[in-house]
Amino acid sequence: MVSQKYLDKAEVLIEALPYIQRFNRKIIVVKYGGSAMIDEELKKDVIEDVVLLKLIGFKPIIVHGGGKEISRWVDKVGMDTKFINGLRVTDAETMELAEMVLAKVNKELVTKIQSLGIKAAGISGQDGGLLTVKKKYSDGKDIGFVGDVTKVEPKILKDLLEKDFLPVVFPIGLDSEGVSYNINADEAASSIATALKAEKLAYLSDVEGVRMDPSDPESVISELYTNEAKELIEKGIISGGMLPKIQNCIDAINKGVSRVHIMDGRIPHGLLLEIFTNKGIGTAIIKENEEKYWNE
Ligand SMILES: Nc1ncnc2c1ncn2[C@@H]1O[C@H](COP(=O)(O)OP(=O)(O)O)[C@@H](O)[C@H]1O
Ligand SMILES: CC(=O)N[C@@H](CCC(=O)OP(=O)(O)O)C(=O)O
Repeated sequence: MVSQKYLDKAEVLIEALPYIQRFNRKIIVVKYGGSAMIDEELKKDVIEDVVLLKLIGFKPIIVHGGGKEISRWVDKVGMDTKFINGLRVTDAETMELAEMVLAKVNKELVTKIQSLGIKAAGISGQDGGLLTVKKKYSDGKDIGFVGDVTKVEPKILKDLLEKDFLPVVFPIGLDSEGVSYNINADEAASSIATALKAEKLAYLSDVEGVRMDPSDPESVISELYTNEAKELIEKGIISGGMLPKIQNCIDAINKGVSRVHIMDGRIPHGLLLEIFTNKGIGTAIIKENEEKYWNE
């Protein structure tokens, strides 16, 4: 007699079948940031999840941040960290540090992915002209070498996917003069997902999703129309690091990415739960003309 434990396992695999069919050969952009980048156990989980997605025939692309790690180094060398509207004020010295830290994080990720037996390639937005930027101002304020993505040249990513590599991208881009700029990783992920017409864009964050009450974890909204998200911004309910995230979610949805989710990167194997369950976890940002399934 086969034990129930094994039958349950078979059941789980069969339940995954429609999702495997839906995402087969489809591009899934995963924005990797927050605690899931710091905690070694969570890091391992995320990497295993993405490797699994790759091995069953999806085309994942990781776009990662490293904001906390950059801040740690900025602090270590005795400089000050300053954010305006969720964006790092980036002077020349900070830019140099950001570039070094993100490149280091990138290669560590590539090494870890490859230790699980698949090929990964780490690149920045500078490689192959992937991300062209112009200097960004925040509410008219000069915030230094912070770039606004103006053009995406996705050929390098398409080539890597075609050759079966898992691309791992860090958010530095070049302006038309060849000067390097720091890009918010949420914006880099959204621009890339849009240019590649990704089937899904999933943001791994340090919060359960978008909260109706920023101080109440129980107030997470399962589905949020883009116009409702704009209202929450106007009312000041969405602020800080959530601000660029939501603005980029709205942008990606409006420009044709099918599904955009903000989810809790602190949940072990949360990415698999998000992709292989109907309801998913966290907050789905949806088009105004789509029907909501889960909210009352
Ligand atoms: N309405 C809201 N719902 C959830 N988080 C919010 C909201 N408003 C502001 N935030 C803040 O945004 C943060 C998420 O952004 P951030 O820390 O930049 O994420 P990441 O590092 O994953 O990119 C949350 O931890 C929270 O402090
Ligand atoms: C302009 C800007 O703010 N750039 C970000 C890039 C890294 C990032 O976005 O990292 P997380 O996703 O981990 O926050 C920064 O310097 O922190």
